[in-house]
Amino acid sequence: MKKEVIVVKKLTKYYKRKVKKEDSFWKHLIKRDYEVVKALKEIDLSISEGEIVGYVGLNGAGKSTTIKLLTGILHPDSGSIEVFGMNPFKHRQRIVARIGVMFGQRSHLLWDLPLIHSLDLLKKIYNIPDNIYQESIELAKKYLGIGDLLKIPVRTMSLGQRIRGEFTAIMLHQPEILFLDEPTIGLDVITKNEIKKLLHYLNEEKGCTIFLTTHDLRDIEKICKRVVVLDEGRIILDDQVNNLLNKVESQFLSVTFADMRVPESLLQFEGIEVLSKDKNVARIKYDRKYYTIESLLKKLMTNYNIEGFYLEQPDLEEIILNLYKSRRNKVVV
Ligand SMILES: Nc1ncnc2c1ncn2[C@@H]1O[C@H](COP(=O)(O)OP(=O)(O)OP(=O)(O)O)[C@@H](O)[C@H]1O
Repeated sequence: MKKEVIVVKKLTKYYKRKVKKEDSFWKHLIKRDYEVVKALKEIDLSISEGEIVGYVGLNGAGKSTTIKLLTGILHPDSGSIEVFGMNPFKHRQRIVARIGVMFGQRSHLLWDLPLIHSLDLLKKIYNIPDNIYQESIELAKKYLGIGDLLKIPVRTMSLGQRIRGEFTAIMLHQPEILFLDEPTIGLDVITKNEIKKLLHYLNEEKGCTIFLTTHDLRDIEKICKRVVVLDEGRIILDDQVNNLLNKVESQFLSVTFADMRVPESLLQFEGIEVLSKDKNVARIKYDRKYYTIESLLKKLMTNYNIEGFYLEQPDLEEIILNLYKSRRNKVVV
């Protein structure tokens, strides 16, 4: 069994936040009060070496707070955290040497200087051996195309170029865990794809464990094997992405009939709902309690002359959206 690199038990974090008192107009101006924000409520989480975990939640769910606690930036109010068996708040220096952290808005780079200066400086700060440093730069050139960016001042880079630089900076020492807070926000599809390939390389070839947050569930599907969903400070789902996709009860299929129109008798089939008809094409929702895709196609082909079909893949976004809806019993948009 793989060893656990992150173990979190009953982790709770409160923030105290100033609010204006509402007693009277004048008190508005002069008096302040505090409210307590329960950002994380007794969460349990363990992550094994080599996992790629997507950490998902609506705005304010507590994702960044979790990363700040796991990387020793914040101290928990109660519960325990172990990263490599150590308390990250007490042993921050030792842990920092073995992890890479990326927060969307914060930069590891010197704004006015060419990228290579920041990388050289980080090499000195973290005492990165020459061979590791060179290998990392080569990897960043290969996967992120940073060759042309090394001599450019960071201040003049586009968002995508800067994020390539940030990725290079956090992987220079070849960390054992990467914590990435919304690493793909605002990036185009090509840059996202490069990052996905780099992350898979680091995971598969270097055994790097990856913990990332994102609002883009397509990123999770492409990059992560496991997804953990946080809602209002509590973990409401923790499963392998494949398991979730396989558990979906309804699947969607578009069928093209050889005849010029969709047969009326299709509506009589149990376990099938015809969602739309357009000439000889029907979009069908079928219940997986009744059919596998094979049994459904067999039934359709026995009864009709089928010209073609297209199976729509279940989508993680819909699964998670339904989960939020069922928790709140109202539509979440
Ligand atoms: N420094 C702070 N002081 C007070 N409250 C805070 C502070 N930081 C975060 N919070 C509150 O804690 C809760 C969790 O915030 P957090 O930033 O962890 O959420 P998030 O899931 O990362 O959100 P987003 O997706 O919007 O980045 C929110 O209600 C937020 O307002």
